[in-house]
Amino acid sequence: MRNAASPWRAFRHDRWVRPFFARYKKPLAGAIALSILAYTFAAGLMFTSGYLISGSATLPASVLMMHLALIAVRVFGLGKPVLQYLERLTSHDWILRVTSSLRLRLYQSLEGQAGMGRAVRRTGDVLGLLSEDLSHLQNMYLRCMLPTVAAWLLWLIATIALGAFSLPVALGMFVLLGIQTVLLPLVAVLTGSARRMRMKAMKNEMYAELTDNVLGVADWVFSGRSDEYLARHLAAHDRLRELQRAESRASHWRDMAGQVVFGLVAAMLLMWAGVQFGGAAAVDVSSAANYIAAFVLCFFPLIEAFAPTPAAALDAVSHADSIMRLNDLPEPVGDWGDAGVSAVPLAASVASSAGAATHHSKPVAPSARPAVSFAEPAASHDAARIPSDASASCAVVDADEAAGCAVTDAAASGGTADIRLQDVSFAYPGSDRLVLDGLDLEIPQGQKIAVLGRSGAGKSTMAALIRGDHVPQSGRVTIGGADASALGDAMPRRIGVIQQNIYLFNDTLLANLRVGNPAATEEDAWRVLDQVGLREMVERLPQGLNTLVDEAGKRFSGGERHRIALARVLLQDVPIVILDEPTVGLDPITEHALLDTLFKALEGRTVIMVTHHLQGVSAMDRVVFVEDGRIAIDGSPEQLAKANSHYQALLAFDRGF
Ligand SMILES: Nc1ncnc2c1ncn2[C@@H]1O[C@H](COP(=O)(O)OP(=O)(O)OP(=O)(O)O)[C@@H](O)[C@H]1O
Repeated sequence: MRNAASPWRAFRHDRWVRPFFARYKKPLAGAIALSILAYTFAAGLMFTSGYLISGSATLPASVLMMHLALIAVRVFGLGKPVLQYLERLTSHDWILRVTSSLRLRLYQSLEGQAGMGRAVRRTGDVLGLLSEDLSHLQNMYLRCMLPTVAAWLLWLIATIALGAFSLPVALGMFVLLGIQTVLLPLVAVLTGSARRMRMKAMKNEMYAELTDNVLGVADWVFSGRSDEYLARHLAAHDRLRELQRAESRASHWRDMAGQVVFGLVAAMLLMWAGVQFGGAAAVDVSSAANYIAAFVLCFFPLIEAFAPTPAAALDAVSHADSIMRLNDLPEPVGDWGDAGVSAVPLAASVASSAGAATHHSKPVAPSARPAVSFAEPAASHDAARIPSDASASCAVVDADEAAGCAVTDAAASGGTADIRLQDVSFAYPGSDRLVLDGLDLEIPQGQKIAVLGRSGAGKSTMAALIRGDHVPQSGRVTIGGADASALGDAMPRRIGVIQQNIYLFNDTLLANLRVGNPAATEEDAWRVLDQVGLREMVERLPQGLNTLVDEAGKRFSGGERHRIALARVLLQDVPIVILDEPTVGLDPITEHALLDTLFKALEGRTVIMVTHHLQGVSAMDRVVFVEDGRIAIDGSPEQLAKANSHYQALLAFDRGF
């Protein structure tokens, strides 16, 4: 668990939220000014109402004597809600923009860790980031900053205003309100921040544990330990509730201390106004006495401004921790900053951010396009269309990127998608162990190659390097002469991947097929479904292509999901396809049928199949073994079957001898 974060330290090093405060200086200042004005109108309303009530009670000779007070009541009465509405509008408008941009930024940061390089964050962590950090950050402004700044300014204004009538009373109010706006917040932070941080850490742990256990629920049940899990979860829940109870007890004490302060201020005002405007002190007793109620009543609306300051200070500590957690994330992919904080309308901001990610990707950047185009396929077809030729792909790239695009696509449009790994060495960040150590491999365009090796030998790592998800520490990985890691968003037009675990989104089957190519028509979809042998199955579905795929595609069998993934890749229309253990978990007959379909459908393309066993390998042009970070064995399946004892032994194992 992180130590209680200091808001000051968090803000000083913040790269996430601070830029928005700088960018939105004017709306921020405007919202604070509107808030002060709204409170002033509320106080003015009570002041004039107090005067009017007292004045009316003395039965003036004519109602015209109350004329000015009546007008003031109307002005303040109408002005207060209008100002409050404007303040809410201004503050919520920009904070919702900020939250939306922050979500986009979080997605882009996580995107940089995805791909074949494997995500490094757990689902629960991401859930925690989204729900505990991002969503609550909007409260940092709405519940911490705005109320605190407004309360301090009002404290100053009220003191100065009262000082015009009586210095000692103004001083008394300054001290009393100082207890509420400075002392109590300080006490709240000193006594409550450790507890608040513990609560937050516990919630995040519970998110992580819950998602972990939901994903692994079957294993808990099969091992007969579901009760144990439930008991553990309930115990954690009870500990959290205990902390929540302690927090609410502390909050009650703070509220009570605040009420005492407000009571003292009101009593002091009453006594002072009584002496000042009532009795013998007043020159004109009948009209001066009207100010007693006016002065006392006008303080009450201000309580609303001062009351939240202790809680706001405590909340600021949690928000500081959120800011630090967000700042611990890797830099997001793409130049999100301008798109994220620009004052353009929200939809345009999202669209331009997606565009920005497309244009400014860094080496380890898979495209941001699928997430956006998946949600809105029709709107993004043109921008996201996967061009059939390389020159068209540059049409969507802006001037800044034109040069880079020209380089990468020139290499690719040379008609070759040859892959070359030259003396490649790679170690994962934070590890000294070289997973690949001086590996050399050339894969000519159109070749079908099986990559074998022991578990952990580095097969998937090699595939990730080819896809440009990692950059080698030394050596080069090129596709058609261009560095794989520099292809960035052009990569999805070069390489398609079919992974072990196929993920299907909770959308229609058609939308799932279009993930790699939002511009694909229904005819295209039927054509590829035909190729992968799924046409009949889809025709039997209640709404055909528009049938909703249940969560994670559970309505489809493993083999069907793999065929859907193959159909996606066929729609993506790429020259190179990586199959990362594509038949794991399938029975031998389904596996055989799937591989048969795969090879037929991928005829003419480069196929790199990372696999553990030899099923389907005989259909490949070439087999390589990765061992000790290099290619240890290399040859055609026929050659190896004849001459390589290791391969022969594997064949024998595979056949069950
Ligand atoms: N993200 C990562 N961070 C650190 N180490 C990693 C990471 N991914 C893989 N490794 C390590 O790199 C080595 C090679 O892993 P890789 O997944 O490439 O092997 P593999 O041959 O594909 O294994 P398998 O057949 O079991 O999938 C392993 O020792 C693994 O623990």
